[in-house]
Amino acid sequence: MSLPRFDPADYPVQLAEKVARFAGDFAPLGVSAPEVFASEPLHYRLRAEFRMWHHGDGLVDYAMFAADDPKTPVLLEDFPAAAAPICALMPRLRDALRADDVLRRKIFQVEFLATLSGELMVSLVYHRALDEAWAAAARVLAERLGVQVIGRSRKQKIVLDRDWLLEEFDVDGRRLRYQQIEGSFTQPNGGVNRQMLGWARRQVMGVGGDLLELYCGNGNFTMALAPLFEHVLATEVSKSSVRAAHYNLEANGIDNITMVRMSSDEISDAFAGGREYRRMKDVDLANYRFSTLFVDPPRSGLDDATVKLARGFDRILYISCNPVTLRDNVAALADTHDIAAAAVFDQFPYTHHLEAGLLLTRRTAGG
Ligand SMILES: C[S@@+](CC[C@H](N)C(=O)[O-])C[C@H]1O[C@@H](n2cnc3c(N)ncnc32)[C@H](O)[C@@H]1O
Repeated sequence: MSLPRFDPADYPVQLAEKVARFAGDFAPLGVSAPEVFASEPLHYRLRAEFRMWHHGDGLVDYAMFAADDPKTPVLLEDFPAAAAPICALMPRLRDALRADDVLRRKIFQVEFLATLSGELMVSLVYHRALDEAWAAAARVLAERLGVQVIGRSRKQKIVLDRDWLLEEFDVDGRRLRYQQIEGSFTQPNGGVNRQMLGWARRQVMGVGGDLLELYCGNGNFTMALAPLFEHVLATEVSKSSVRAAHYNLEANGIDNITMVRMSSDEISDAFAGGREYRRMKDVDLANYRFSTLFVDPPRSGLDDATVKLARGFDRILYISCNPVTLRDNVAALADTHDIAAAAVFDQFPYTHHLEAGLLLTRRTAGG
């Protein structure tokens, strides 16, 4: 398998093939025609990372590796999948690295993070300890490029100014704000993410009651969905994401969300009346009137305990980046829940990956 080719002329056919595969896989579970949300065909990725390839004589280049040939670098002049500000920054950063021994020495990888709001961050990853000389050179670089610069090496992270960006965009006429912390999960395709948020809101419009959300990350969906519910209990395992989510509650002026750092199996255990969790000491589950469960798990999907938890909800809104685990989880719920709506979101054009959304509703007696 070689690296993907980014030719917008190929895009509609590639997307149609992926959608057809998804529709075929989910037809036995009752999906006929999912709603399809396409990506921009170029410049859609807000995150990109590259190896830095050293040729000697001070020459470094961006490199990627094909999955079937992980030893041969493919040197890149540009990367048209990346957001336009990343594309504009790439040659300027490479030239700056070529021109500066301190910044270039033992640099191993470069990671870019951009936002729709126009902020940019670059993480420079090294195979050596970073010292004051590096920090001084990196400060000059950050000033010159007008971006946040982070230095990382083994057990070391140097933050010159801040290690987060502020994303801002509108969904359904409301301005949403998100702190995005370096190294934490953020949705890669900003345009498609906005479409996912709009679709998710439409599925629960007018439902009311309370929402339980698992795998909430920095609150990407939480901030968009919260005004549609009375109370939201949102959970996530990553410390930095929970920190960002707390920041985002304030930044969005939302006061009906309770955030708890819990893994999915811990929250499933708490719902099942298992052990007492100190992190839940301010949360009385009996006070909630949950109408809806929202989940957006990693590729591994829902574990058995979480599927069991899900079974207790009338409405399950499931966003998935892996149709294989999605299908397994939905099949496991098929005796109690039907698929009421389906959508695919092409977060990853020119790859076989596809993000999907399903609304599952509990089958009524005799239904
Ligand atoms: C696909 S991301 C979705 C995040 C968020 N919904 C968003 O849209 O940005 C999955 C999230 O699940 C979290 N996660 C992974 N394993 C988990 C677990 N066992 N329990 C709870 N959260 C977990 C990750 O830290 C990550 O933030």
